[in-house]
Amino acid sequence: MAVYTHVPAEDMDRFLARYDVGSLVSAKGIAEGVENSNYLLETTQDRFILTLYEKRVDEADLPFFMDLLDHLAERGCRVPRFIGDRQGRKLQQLGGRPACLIEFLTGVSVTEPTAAQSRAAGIALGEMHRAAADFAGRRRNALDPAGWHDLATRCGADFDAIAPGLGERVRQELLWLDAHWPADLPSAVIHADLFPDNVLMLGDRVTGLIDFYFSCTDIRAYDLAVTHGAWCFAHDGSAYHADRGAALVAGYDVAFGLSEAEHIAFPALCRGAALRFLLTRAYDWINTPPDALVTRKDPLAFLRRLDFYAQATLPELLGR
Ligand SMILES: Nc1ncnc2c1ncn2[C@@H]1O[C@H](COP(=O)(O)OP(=O)(O)O)[C@@H](O)[C@H]1O
Ligand SMILES: N[C@@H](CCOP(=O)(O)O)C(=O)O
Repeated sequence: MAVYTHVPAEDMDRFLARYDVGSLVSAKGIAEGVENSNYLLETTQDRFILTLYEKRVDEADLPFFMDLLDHLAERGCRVPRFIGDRQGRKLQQLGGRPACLIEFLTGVSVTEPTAAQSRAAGIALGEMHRAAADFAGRRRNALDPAGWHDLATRCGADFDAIAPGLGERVRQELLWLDAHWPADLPSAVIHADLFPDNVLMLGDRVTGLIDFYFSCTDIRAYDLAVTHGAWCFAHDGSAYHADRGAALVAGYDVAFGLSEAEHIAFPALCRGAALRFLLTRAYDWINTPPDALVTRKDPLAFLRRLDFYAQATLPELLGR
């Protein structure tokens, strides 16, 4: 579920009246997603997404996301722009929360990607990196190696309630990553969460990249590593699909490509990406009450990915 803040129809009507987008025909809460409240609005003119920002998105970061999406859309990427009201204001207040009206993109997210869909995702990621190359905005990644240490400390003894020995495994992995995390790779604005549920598709065609709320400035090839972990495994992390890995990287190579140094660092980047999602999921697992309306995501699905990456060869990961 992802409607934390309920907005009465009258308030939505008043909200939409500030814009030149027609009047409200229907409003439906969107179940998918975990961070914000999202509604699909239909007006007499078009469809829109209404997002109310809950605790995890900092209002101060919204101008960065707005500028980034404008920049990418101007360069031909299929990303949803924020819509301005008649005064040009994109950020509003609704239901006591910061709120934005956002372009609706068609498509659906796949749950078990094929190799062809993984290739399309790799191309879309490479095109996004190409388009972002001259974007001047910057945003620090709070979930960088220092952030992983901080999260691990906050999970503390509770790791072992998720799985016996998990705390020690995390500590060992942090030590390994501290020693092997690449220092000199090119940094750029990255999506940082390009899971299949953040890619809209029709068949094998990407129709939209959404949910840029983790986007930040960090190692560019790390974005491909995050995407690799998200697209190339069985959902629970129990099996690696080498065909998807090869297709994803081949797609990325078509649109952008990895340097020799990025190739060499790729296994470490994949380990870091797997640990990052293990840690945020473990933190949420520990801190979300079992009766909360949001479904907790399984941290162990990323422990299995981590175990795979810790012993995988470079050709297995890249398909060559
Ligand atoms: N611009 C958009 N166009 C079409 N559907 C969207 C758009 N933005 C969000 N959605 C839908 O809303 C769902 C939740 O959005 P998302 O940004 O992933 O939420 P959260 O940030 O809460 O995780 C998506 O899975 C998708 O179905
Ligand atoms: N992709 C992350 C969770 C973030 O959720 P999103 O709905 O904002 O993409 C994970 O799978 O752990």
